[in-house]
Amino acid sequence: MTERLYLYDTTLRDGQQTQGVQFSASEKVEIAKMLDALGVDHIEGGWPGANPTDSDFFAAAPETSATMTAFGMTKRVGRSAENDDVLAAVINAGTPAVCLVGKTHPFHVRTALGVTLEENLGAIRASIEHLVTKRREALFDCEHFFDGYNEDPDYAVACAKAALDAGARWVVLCDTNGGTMPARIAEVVRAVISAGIPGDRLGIHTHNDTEQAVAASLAAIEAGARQVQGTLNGLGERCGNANLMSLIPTLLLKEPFASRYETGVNRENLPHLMKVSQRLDDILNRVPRREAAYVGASAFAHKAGLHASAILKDPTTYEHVPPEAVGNARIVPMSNQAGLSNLRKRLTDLGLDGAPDQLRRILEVVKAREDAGYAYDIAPASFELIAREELGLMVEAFEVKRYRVTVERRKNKYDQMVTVSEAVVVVKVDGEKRLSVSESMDETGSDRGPVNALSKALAKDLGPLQERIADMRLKDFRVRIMQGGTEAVTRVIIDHEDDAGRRWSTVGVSPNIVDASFEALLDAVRWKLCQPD
Ligand SMILES: CC(=O)SCCNC(=O)CCNC(=O)[C@H](O)C(C)(C)COP(=O)(O)OP(=O)(O)OC[C@H]1O[C@@H](n2cnc3c(N)ncnc32)[C@H](O)[C@@H]1OP(=O)(O)O
Ligand SMILES: CC(=O)C(=O)O
Repeated sequence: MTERLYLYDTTLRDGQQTQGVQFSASEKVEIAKMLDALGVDHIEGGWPGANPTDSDFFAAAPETSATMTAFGMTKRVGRSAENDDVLAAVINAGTPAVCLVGKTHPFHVRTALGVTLEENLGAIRASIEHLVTKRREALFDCEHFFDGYNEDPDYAVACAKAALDAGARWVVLCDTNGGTMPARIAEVVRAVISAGIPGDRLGIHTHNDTEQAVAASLAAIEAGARQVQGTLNGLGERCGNANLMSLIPTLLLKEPFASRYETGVNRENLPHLMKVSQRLDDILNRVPRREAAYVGASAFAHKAGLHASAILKDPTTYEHVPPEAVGNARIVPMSNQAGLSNLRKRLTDLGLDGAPDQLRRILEVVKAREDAGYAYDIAPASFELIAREELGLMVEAFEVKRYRVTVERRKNKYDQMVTVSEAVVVVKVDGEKRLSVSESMDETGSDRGPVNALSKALAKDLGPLQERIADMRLKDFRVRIMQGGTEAVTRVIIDHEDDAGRRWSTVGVSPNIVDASFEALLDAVRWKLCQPD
């Protein structure tokens, strides 16, 4: 017999409190739809009235199966709930549910609000009653509950009970500062339930300031809370909130949760998880975190030779869940940690094979080049080119004769000082030399730098090959200095994508950053030309 556990997403509210994150109203709509398709129970869309974006979002909020929820704060002391303009704006958004945050820590009541403990209790009661009168599902976020409980357990519980008695459907215990240990979270949740707030009315909202938000949420669930709040990719104020991308698969795939609880997200939806996580990063223009649990590109990457060897015999030797369960895939990358098992698996995946001496040679080349600074585990396209070369499968369709890049500071036609990077690349294709020149201006007239200029020049005119590389787009560019001082070597990793949905990474290494970049760019073009149309 399973029990229902409710998932409450606050990506569009607490997630928007992440430094550097500012969703547009249309991005919020897209994210809300994504969350709805995933199967969360509540979507907290933002704080209507607090800023134009949130107000615009609620004015055009999408139809969702999930309960759309507006967020706000309890009424201010000294005015009635009916006459509080901030509360009115929240209610006027017209959502079926409203979540109000209120103080439950005496220190905050005195210091932040400057009111008495009784006045705060009255404000909580009146605000929730007002929501109920307006026929809204009422949720109460008990801000700083765990710290408040440490100072004065009776008062913290009294605040939660005031909301419950006033008609709140959910009373959510918040570890607002994110500093409470999971064992303490469980202890307090149990105490709150013993004090008369049933677990099926209790939610948990944790922050990740000690990197334990997910663990703390799971501890609260084990202790009896039946609603869990979190965000996509763990966005949120400061270090973030509990990461739903880790919480959801853990709840569905791990004991004791999997057999005890049922959530709105089912196992059929779970394989969409990685795409949801990546889409959010795309919207934020962030590079996905490779090492993210379950949904990171490295979550099922088996780099070490011993691991790869066993994985090929039985994947469960080094995998805690099957990667497909969350929409991820197993990778056996090549690197200086690899043995023949890694290599054979990589080649098989690429549809390649070779004689034993060729395989040994590929391993030697990879290890020697990694020693010089290359990193093939994160640049698999460059590895593929090495393999093809050693297997005699590489046909070089063009040759780079020379290239040059200049960076100039000069006045533009509006008499403003601007930086202009210009690149010249000369290639030989089918016996004919072709010279391409490119500047690195984007559509706004800003300089995108010498690597951008080089990339454009290299991909500008490859004669008869041009059509095959026309849909290549440079997506990301990462530079790492490998050693300090005069011995410094630069490693550049470049990611590209194309219209077929392929995304590939290449590497270049040199004491000169431009050379390292050019090598990675060149590999990207060579790899693209190896792909079927
Ligand atoms: C723990 C959390 O993450 S809760 C969510 C926090 N999110 C946000 O703050 C983002 C949205 N906030 C905003 O846009 C603005 O802060 C607004 C529009 C809500 C309020 O703006 P302002 O009126 O300019 O107030 P300001 O932000 O300076 O201060 C907040 C006020 O609310 C009061 N307040 C804080 N919490 C509560 C509460 N639970 N109940 C009633 N009043 C509260 C503060 O005491 C302060 O009042 P004061 O100005 O009299 O000192
Ligand atoms: C409400 C909320 O976001 C918090 O207390 O952390």
